[in-house]
Amino acid sequence: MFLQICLLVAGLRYGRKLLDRSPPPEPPPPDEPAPLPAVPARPEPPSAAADEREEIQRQFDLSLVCMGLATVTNLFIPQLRALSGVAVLYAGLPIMRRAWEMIVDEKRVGAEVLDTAGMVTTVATRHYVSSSLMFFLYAGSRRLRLMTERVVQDSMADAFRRHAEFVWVQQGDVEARVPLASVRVGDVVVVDAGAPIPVDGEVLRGLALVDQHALTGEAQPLERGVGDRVFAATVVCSGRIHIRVETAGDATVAAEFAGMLDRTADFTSSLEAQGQQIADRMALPTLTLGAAALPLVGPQGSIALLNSSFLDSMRMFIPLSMLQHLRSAADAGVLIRDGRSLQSLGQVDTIVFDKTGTLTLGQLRVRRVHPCRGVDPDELLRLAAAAEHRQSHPIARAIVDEASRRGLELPAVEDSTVELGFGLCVVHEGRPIRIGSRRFMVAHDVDVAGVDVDDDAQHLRLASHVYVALGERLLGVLELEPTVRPEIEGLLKSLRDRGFSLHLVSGDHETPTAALADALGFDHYQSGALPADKAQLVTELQARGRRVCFVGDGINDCLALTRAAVSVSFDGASPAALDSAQIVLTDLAALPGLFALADAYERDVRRLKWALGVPSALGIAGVLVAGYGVPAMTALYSVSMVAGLGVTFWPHAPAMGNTAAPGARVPEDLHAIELPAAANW
Ligand SMILES: Nc1ncnc2c1ncn2[C@@H]1O[C@H](COP(=O)(O)OP(=O)(O)OP(=O)(O)O)[C@@H](O)[C@H]1O
Ligand SMILES: [Zn+2]
Repeated sequence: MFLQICLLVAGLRYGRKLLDRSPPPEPPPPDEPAPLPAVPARPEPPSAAADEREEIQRQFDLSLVCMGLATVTNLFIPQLRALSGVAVLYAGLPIMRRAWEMIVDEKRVGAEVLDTAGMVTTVATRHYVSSSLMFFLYAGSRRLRLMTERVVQDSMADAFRRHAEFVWVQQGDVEARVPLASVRVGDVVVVDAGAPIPVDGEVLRGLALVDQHALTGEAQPLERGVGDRVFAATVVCSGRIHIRVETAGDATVAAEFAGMLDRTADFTSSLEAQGQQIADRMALPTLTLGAAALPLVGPQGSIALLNSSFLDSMRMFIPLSMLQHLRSAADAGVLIRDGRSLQSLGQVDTIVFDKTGTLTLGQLRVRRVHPCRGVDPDELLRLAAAAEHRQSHPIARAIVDEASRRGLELPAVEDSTVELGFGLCVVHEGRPIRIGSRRFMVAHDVDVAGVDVDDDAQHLRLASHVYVALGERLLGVLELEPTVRPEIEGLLKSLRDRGFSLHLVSGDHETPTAALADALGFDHYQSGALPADKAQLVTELQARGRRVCFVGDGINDCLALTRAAVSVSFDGASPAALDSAQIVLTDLAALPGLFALADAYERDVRRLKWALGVPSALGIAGVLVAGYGVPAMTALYSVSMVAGLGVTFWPHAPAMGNTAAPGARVPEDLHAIELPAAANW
């Protein structure tokens, strides 16, 4: 007797300690840097998530106590068996409270009402081990979700680092390219026309037209000069500015990463809500079944039926499964900024590809220089390269490379202005040099009437032509030869086999665009598309009920990327496109893998329904025809949980594979990028 009292007191004290426990202070994991200073612009994360984590942990601790009590009392002190029943009821108080709210305030019967009925009747009929075990499995699977979130978060941090951004920083007389995260308050960042502004700060030198539509929705670019403030996530359309950094680069990186986790956490909660709906829908029928079957199967059978709704566990398993798939993606180096896009991928039926830099390698080659009469070809290239120096457009890179291959010295130029989708203009010795498309020339009264560089030879039809003019005089035309990405044909074939409708859209001229569309077997193409036209194409397709995924690399793709249901970019794309895309791949070849992953998620959700539904149905049938009681139902519940965990965690053949090039690793210095501990998960 004395022993029993001691146990009772000890049990209660331990239980009390668990309840009184203040939220466990979260020690930063040893290998993780301390959290970064909060970023003022970012709203505080909702504390609901933290409360929920605490509640899940508390419930799990209590479920362990229940299991312990049930085991010990059953084996050694059967007189005290009721203790574990009391503990279960105590631990289940929040569920009962929620059930009460549902009935009294919301006037409906949801999952918690059924949970309460099952729990109370099971304890009342002295099935202490069963009730403890069921509660333990329920609380344990919720706890597992918390643990999985942590693991996924680490994988996402790695993927995030892999796609780290670089910026130009003024160091003495030179400009150096450094990771954004290493930028400190007070550093001077240099941003050229066509590049996104990576930090918040004040303009020290230069004048620029800044497109702020991502931030303010303002369509017209604004002029920003010395003394003005500029903000991250806006784009320099023309000019070149030196910015004194006011918000450290690591804070910007931290804010983006935290935002990414927030969105994913929000999303998994919405998935939980989806599972909750399934559970809610099952509640009333199950209660009715339990009550109606009472005369037929007796109280034992009826209580077993009250506990037969295993599909309730979808609440835990759907988010868990999504997290597992997000983790597969992250482990393959794929950065998914918002978990929602993995689900949207499953509904995509149309993929729109950009041409230059996406279907073709970012590296074009200058194949021929066609100077106008009296112009030296090297001089033409020299001026063009001087203008393109520091542009990230594939055309620009090709021209600069060719100039450096020929060992040409580049003259100084000023005042670059990028006209998206047309070309750019710089000033050289007081006169404008324009370089861009034929219509760019026409728009500035350059005479191109006599020039006809289009050629019908198949290999030439793919070539793009760029016009160069000094003032209103055409200097010549550069012929750029693209290399179609070697993996593109296989990739398009596998996408076509999956039934996607494939579109090609490009800002380039008709001939090369049509030739490539033809060579690669696209059904639809559009050439000469300005950035707004690309976005318009996406809008039109979506208005026709299509679910569109846009794949692009350029600053001219940003609008379309933000408009599409799913947007994909990849390493090597322009920083602005990388900023806009929801998903960033290490390699475009991983695109089919991404769809496979989305399919795998949907398949797992279907499998989960079977894994939980079949034992549930067996249990109900067993009660009705074979006289099953609560213990048999508990055993089947355990089976369903194991099956659910199996579906979720069984290592499938990896849908994504590892898309990083063999031996490719995250460079060491990128590991130095500090990410915040995700306190809001
Ligand atoms: N930096 C640049 N230098 C020279 N010409 C340019 C530049 N940017 C754009 N152009 C001209 O404007 C046209 C459209 O450019 P845009 O960037 O919209 O599309 P693109 O790169 O040719 O093709 P895609 O849309 O397939 O990527 C180009 O074909 C080129 O003629
Ligand atoms: Zn492009």
